[in-house]
Amino acid sequence: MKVALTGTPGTGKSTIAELVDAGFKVVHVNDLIKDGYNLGRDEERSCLIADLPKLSRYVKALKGDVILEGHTAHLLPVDTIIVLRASPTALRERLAKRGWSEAKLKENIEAEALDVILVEAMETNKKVYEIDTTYMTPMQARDAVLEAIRGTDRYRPGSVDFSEEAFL
Ligand SMILES: Nc1ncnc2c1ncn2[C@@H]1O[C@H](COP(=O)(O)OP(=O)(O)O)[C@@H](O)[C@H]1O
Repeated sequence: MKVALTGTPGTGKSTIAELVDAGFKVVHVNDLIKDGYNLGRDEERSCLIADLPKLSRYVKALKGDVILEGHTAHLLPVDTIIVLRASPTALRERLAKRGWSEAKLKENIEAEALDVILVEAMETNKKVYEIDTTYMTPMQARDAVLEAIRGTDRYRPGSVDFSEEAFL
C-alpha cells in the first residue's frame, strides 16, 4: 500500500511520518526533489520545481508498504491520500521557527486557510482523509494517521474549515 502524507508545510508531515512505523517505509519526497528529481529552481518562490513524471516512475517501482511524506506527495501514484491540517494560527507558530520571510509565511498560511492541498487531493479522485492536527500532540496525530490508513469514516474530508480565521 502506498500512502501520501501531504499538507501545507508545518502541518507535521515529517514529524508524524517518523512516528508511524507499523511496517511502513518512509520516503521523504523533498529529499528526492533535492536529490535530482527536480526541473530546476523557481526563483520567484525560491524553491525547487518537482519533476513529477520522474518521481512517479520512482514511486511506481517501490514495493511494499510505503508512506510518501511531502507537500507534493498527493500528486504521485499512491493508493490513499492523508491531508494533514493545522489552523492558520497554529501554523504561524510552528513555522515561525523556520526563519522564513514574512511573504513566504503568508503564502503558506493563506494556502492552508484556502484548503489548497485538500482541493488538489480531492481532484485526484483517490481515497482522501483529512486530519486536523491543531489540538493534537504528534503521537495523537500519529494514531489518527494509522486509523485513516486502516480505513475510517472519522477523517472524511470536509470537516475542517479555517476560512473564518483571521490569518493575515
Ligand atoms: N500534532 C502535531 N503533529 C505534528 N507536529 C506537531 C504537532 N503539534 C506541533 N507540532 C510541531 O510542528 C512542527 C511540524 O514540523 P514538520 O513535521 O517538519 O512539518 P512538515 O513536515 O509538515 O513541514 C514540528 O516542530 C512539530 O513538533
